Amino acid sequence: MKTIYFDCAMGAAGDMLTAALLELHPDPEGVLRRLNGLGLPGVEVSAVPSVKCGITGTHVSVKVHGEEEESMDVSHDHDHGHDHGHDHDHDHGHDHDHDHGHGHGHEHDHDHDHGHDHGHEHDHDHDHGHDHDHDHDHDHGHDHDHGHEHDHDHDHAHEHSHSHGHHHAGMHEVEHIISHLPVSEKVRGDALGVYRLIAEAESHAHGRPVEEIHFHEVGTLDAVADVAAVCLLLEELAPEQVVCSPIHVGSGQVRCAHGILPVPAPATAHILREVPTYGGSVRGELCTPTGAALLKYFVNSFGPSPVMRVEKIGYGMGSKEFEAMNGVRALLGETEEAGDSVLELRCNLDDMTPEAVGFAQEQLLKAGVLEVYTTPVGMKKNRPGILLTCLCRPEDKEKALSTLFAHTSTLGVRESLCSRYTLRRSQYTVETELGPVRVKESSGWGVSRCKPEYDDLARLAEQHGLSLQEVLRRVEESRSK
Ligand SMILES: O=C([S-])c1cc(C(=O)S)c[n+]([C@@H]2O[C@H](COP(=O)(O)O)[C@@H](O)[C@H]2O)c1
Ligand code: NI
Repeated sequence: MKTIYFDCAMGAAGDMLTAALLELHPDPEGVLRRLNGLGLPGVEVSAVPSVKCGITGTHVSVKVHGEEEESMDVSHDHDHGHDHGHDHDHDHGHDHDHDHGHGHGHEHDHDHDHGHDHGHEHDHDHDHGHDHDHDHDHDHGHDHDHGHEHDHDHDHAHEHSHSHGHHHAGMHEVEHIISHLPVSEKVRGDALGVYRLIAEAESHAHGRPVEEIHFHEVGTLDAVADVAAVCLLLEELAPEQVVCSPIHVGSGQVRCAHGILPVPAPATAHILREVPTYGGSVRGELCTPTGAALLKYFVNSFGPSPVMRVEKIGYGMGSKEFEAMNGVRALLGETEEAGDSVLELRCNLDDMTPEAVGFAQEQLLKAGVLEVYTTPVGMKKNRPGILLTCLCRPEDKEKALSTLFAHTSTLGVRESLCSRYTLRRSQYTVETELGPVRVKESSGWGVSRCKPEYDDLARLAEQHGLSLQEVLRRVEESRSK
């Protein structure tokens, strides 16, 4: 099975993942041309050779209007001049003051030309600078309370070396940008899915609904470029599975727009719940929210490198220097097609009511079995009975057995160990005129197919008073656009 393995012994950031995948791609120059042709205003993506600990790799630089952003670890040894003027005064409470109190004492004309005209008439006439002709006249209706006249003209002409140019954007703006990218439906869906993870994490960390979240660094165009780049590269490299090592997240503190936060940053920590991570002894932010969201979205399993015949290796270097090589290593190769094993537990029942059998099935599913079903059988003394079959993982056997004995009348259970071969499953989201719909993809063993998620179709059918069939028809229609 075509596999990409990410070695995240020094964490992961969007640019590191992009660079590692770029090294695996047969035509990195072509990918860079496509990335620079996405129409992200002011964004320039380039790849430069980088040597860390004597190892050569690639560093991807994403510049937005000539500026590159990086995370700033707090060093306790020399935490003085390091402020980089990063303490923006904006208030995440989302009434969007935009006072951009950089505290630099310099006067610049803010002209966020990545889009919304902060000229403050507030009909938000989005001009994303896309070349393709989408005529989106966006009325955000945000009730911004600017109370000031100045024309935010962020053209980054200000010579201040610390002019970070933080573009604050909400999920709505980011969705808008992504959904107009000239890429495939899958790449757009993936990029939106990755951003949703970031938005949910921000929402959780700041205790605000997703719609009220204004991205800080993660919302800027460099993060959009990183996310789009990784989605595009993974589409073109087309691995059948992505496996990743436990993630080294780093330790200490990182300086953010709103102050000093612990490492991993709250958004990163939220995204990486239930993913194997460790803090290690390196002081610094090794895994960023964007890196975390990309891994969470694309990785099928975490653990050691599987048995694989490696064909290509990519080193994606970060910008910070540590004693260890600060890079993500990506291995591309073929793993052996290995099936897994499941247990089949069976018993024949001839003295239970249908209600009691139904209840037993529910209890078995709650106990974590993979599947449970009944088959009519003719039993001794001409009694019609049922064969109850339950599939479970070998490690769940004890629980399944005790549930079977507790909730059925059986006196004995038969067990067989079965080899099982499965298709790899993944999911992406498609935006349709009716609302978002998740699409399940399954692939492997030479097949690849996809199917809209029934629950989403049913929800939209109810919401819009349509038949399931009509919703499906419209979803298929927007997928083929
Ligand atoms: O400014 C704020 S509030 C902030 C919050 C958080 C949270 O986790 S909440 C994180 N950050 C930092 O921003 C950069 C973003 O890096 P990306 O590469 O993902 O764009 C990173 O250093 C985060 O720790 C800021
Ligand atoms: Ni902010």
